[in-house]
Amino acid sequence: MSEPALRLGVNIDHVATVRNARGGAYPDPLRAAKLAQEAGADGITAHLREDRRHISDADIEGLMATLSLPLNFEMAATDEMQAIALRHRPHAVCIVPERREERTTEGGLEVAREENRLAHFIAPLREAGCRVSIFIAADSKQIEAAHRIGAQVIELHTGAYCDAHAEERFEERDAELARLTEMATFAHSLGLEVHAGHGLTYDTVQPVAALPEVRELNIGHFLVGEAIFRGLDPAIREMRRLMDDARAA
Ligand SMILES: CC(=O)[C@@H](O)[C@H](O)COP(=O)(O)O
Ligand SMILES: NCC(=O)COP(=O)(O)O
Repeated sequence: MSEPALRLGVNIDHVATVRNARGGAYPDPLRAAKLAQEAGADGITAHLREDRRHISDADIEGLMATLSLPLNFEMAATDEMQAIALRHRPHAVCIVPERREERTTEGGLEVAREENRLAHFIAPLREAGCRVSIFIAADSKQIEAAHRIGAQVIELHTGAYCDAHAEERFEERDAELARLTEMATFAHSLGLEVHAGHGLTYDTVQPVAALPEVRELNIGHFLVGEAIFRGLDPAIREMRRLMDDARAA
């Protein structure tokens, strides 16, 4: 079967957030991952935060043992996380910035200022066969740096675009979209595979899905929220439909 032009990676972090609110085992992120696969996801994304506020080490082990979809393992650039990634060797490792006190991943990784360290950090991950992705803002300096350190993929942070839409700052939203558009083209011209994600919803997904250079969208928080109202399977299928329609238009 040929690969879809635009892949959907379903992020299951916030299934774990709900589970962790009470401890115990319910709802199970692995069950969500299996359901996502049946609903048309092309991959699963999970972020093992240093503070383990949602996904746990056991979740990653379970995903690696049972999942037949590729796992996009999001992690900070720390020795602990590198060791975990090298033990599991997921399909992709996405390096993200982390600040302990943040509510969510608020910005992209500062690659340009940490080029040397990050080049050494990702080398063993690449050697282990993981595709290395860097989660960054739509900024040419960061994209060039990601390219120089040897990343194969960049994921553009769509949070600013989504926040501007949600807060009805439409001029700013359009400017953010223009930036994402220009930087997706730029990254592609360097030979990087382009992904995008963070904060995407049914209202914001289509303009990003329509960008021809974007090969994968990673979407989680909105889908888990929407699942409360319509169920996870229909919530994912609707996202898939919107993405496919935007791509076909
Ligand atoms: C890097 C990223 O964007 C994801 O990990 C996602 O936002 C879900 O996790 P958080 O809500 O913990 O940031
Ligand atoms: N890397 C972004 C991601 O995996 C999903 O982000 P969100 O949809 O949970 O905000």
